[in-house]
Amino acid sequence: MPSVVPPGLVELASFLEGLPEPHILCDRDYRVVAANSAYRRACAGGAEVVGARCYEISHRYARPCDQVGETCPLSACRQTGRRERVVHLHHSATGEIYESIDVTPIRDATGEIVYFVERLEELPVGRGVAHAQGLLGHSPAFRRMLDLISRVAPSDATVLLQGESGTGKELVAKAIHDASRRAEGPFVVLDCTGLPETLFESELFGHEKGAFTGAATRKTGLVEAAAGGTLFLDEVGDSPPSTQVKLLRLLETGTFRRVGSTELRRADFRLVSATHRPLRQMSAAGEFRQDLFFRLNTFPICLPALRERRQDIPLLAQALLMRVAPGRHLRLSPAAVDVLVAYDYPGNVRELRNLVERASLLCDGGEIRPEHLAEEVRRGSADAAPALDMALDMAGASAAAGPMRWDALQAQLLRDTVAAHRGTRGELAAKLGISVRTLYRRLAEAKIDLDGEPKPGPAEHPRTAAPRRRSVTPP
Ligand SMILES: Nc1ncnc2c1ncn2[C@@H]1O[C@H](COP(=O)(O)OP(=O)(O)OP(=O)(O)O)[C@@H](O)[C@H]1O
Repeated sequence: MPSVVPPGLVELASFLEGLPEPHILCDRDYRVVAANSAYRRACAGGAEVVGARCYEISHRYARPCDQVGETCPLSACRQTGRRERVVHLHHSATGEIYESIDVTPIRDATGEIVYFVERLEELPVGRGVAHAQGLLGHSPAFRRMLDLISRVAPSDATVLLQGESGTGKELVAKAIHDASRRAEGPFVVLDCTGLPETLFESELFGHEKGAFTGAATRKTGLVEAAAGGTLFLDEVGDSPPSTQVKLLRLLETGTFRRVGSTELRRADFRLVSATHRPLRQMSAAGEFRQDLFFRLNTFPICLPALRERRQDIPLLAQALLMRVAPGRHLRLSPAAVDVLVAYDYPGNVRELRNLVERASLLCDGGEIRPEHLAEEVRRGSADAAPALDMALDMAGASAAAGPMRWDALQAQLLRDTVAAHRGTRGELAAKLGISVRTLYRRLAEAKIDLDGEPKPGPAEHPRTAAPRRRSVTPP
């Protein structure tokens, strides 16, 4: 720990130095006043960080995270006075990684918060763009999901993944397995769609030779194959009632018998199941066994649809392009990105992946342009034209008669929309059909603060403007 640590903090800094995880101590102005060697190694390649701002080190931003569309645990902690936890994508010595950040306030004798201890923990479930197969995203909805995954993965709890087709349920199930203590064991998948009772039973539990007509040899079932690992039941909502009983018995007793055998065997797997169906409503309506639903639903995780996290589309599209056309160094033109962001994706990430793959095959040069994208996507994006742009178009028509300048009119419309909005920044961006980053850019261009008022001038301290952000709560 360097000697510049303020005298009253030497003991605390020495305590942090002894901790194996990266820790820093920051003042109220985001300035690092002490950092342990684990932090310097992980975040700065061993270099000194005291005196720098935390957001400069981990994000390379020039301003605090919450002023550039990210959640900032430090300012959240300052507001609530409690320990705060968020998941961020950080720059590290080994590239972009997802990290969980815990910020704990430190108070002086009068009870005022004077410092913050920030602890970083790398999440094994997500990687930045460079990672070949991992989950991709950085929107608040995606990070909330990542946080749930990282919390449940180390336990043996049963997980139920719910989300539309193509939202990445199997990828998440694999991420949970990879981050669990069973990672060295097998990851076994059974798709429950259209499996009749007899087949389901022999697939899951295996069978003895001669157990039924056609059982020429003994077969090991998937429950045995998953021993020491994870069993992933995909589309569990599609399993017929007769198989639901068998599944429930397996989960309640932890034992099973191969078909044609009397020997009781002990199962050793962690169950992750997934469905695109509304299982809770189905069980309330008697269409799915309620007792099984409660068993499966120990730790539910909802996967957001892609249209609920539009700000991830540019990142996902570019990364998927690298995955489907490796070595071609293709990039997306800004106009193609706009088309992709505006589309609604009933098939979610799978559809986006197919779209960019098709575009890569149609593209001869190095840049994918709108004409390389499928007709329905271009049409869809026109249908789903950002609300703001539509409003601007309408206003443009009526303004044609008047003397108001076009950019002033845009700024006025944006200001009115922001002032009328009651919700999060993410919701506002989604309402306008743009990403949170674009929202911030447009606000900055039009010199609008988040409550719809013009930004304070340079003489006014930014903190004086903060309490006026009532109408837009952080996502
Ligand atoms: N967050 C993500 N980052 C990167 N790729 C993703 C992400 N989510 C989904 N994908 C990709 O989208 C495709 C569909 O994912 P997956 O099969 O896991 O979806 P699913 O929800 O299980 O679909 P279904 O319900 O139809 O089985 C895969 O190619 C997967 O790699």
